Amino acid sequence: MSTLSTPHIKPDGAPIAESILLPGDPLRAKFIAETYFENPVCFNEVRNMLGFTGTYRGKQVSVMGTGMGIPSISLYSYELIHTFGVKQLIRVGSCGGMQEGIDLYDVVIGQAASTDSNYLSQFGAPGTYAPIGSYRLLERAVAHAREAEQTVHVGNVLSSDIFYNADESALARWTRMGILGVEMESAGLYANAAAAGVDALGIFTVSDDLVGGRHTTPEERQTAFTAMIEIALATVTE
Ligand SMILES: O=P(O)(O)O[C@H]1O[C@H](CO)[C@@H](O)[C@H]1O
Ligand SMILES: O=c1cc[nH]c(=O)[nH]1
Repeated sequence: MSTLSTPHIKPDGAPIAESILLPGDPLRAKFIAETYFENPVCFNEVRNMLGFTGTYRGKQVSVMGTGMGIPSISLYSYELIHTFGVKQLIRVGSCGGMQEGIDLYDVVIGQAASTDSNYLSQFGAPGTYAPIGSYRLLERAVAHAREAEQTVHVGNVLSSDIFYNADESALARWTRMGILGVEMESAGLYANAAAAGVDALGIFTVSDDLVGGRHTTPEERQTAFTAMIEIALATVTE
């Protein structure tokens, strides 16, 4: 039995798979494990950041909450990669749609993740590093979305440190640059994965239409994102 643990993940011998889904909300992680996994076991309860491992279509897979924001997903993804050997990480999150023609419940895939965060500066690239998703995972995810006849938008997302922005014109300037949607984690995940040489991707369900001013409810955010979850599970277990 493995006794590996970190300050934030204490599996007490429960397995963690090489492939993991990462929702922001730990209750979404519980929902995914209970709805889709065969024989799920809980591998983390530290700070209630629930993590589970089970099988999906015969392959071992894990799911764990990450909390909100780049600092939170970055520490969990770092520990998952560097201590527990995780090699494929797919964030399954909600996002705000930022372009005309992007509807509530559409799926957005983050080909790249722009950011207003300072997280990337630690890597010391002598210029502006562009965090991108794994092409290997992206290609598979797009194919699974098309197979499911799910409306999918692929492109640049914004991983913002700021949910309530004092500068009300900030999002409009990102929209002008073609950003499809705003969320709060993927740039940190992509940079950690790139630095470690592993695969990461962000797949999102549009929970807020920031162009038309329409929103989903908290209950829907927790459970109604099944198309995104099924695309992510098919992608990591292919
Ligand atoms: O639904 P999750 O995965 O938490 O993602 C989005 O929702 C949270 C903000 O409400 C941020 O974490 C943002 O990235
Ligand atoms: O970060 C987020 C996530 C969902 N909806 C938003 O408007 N922002």
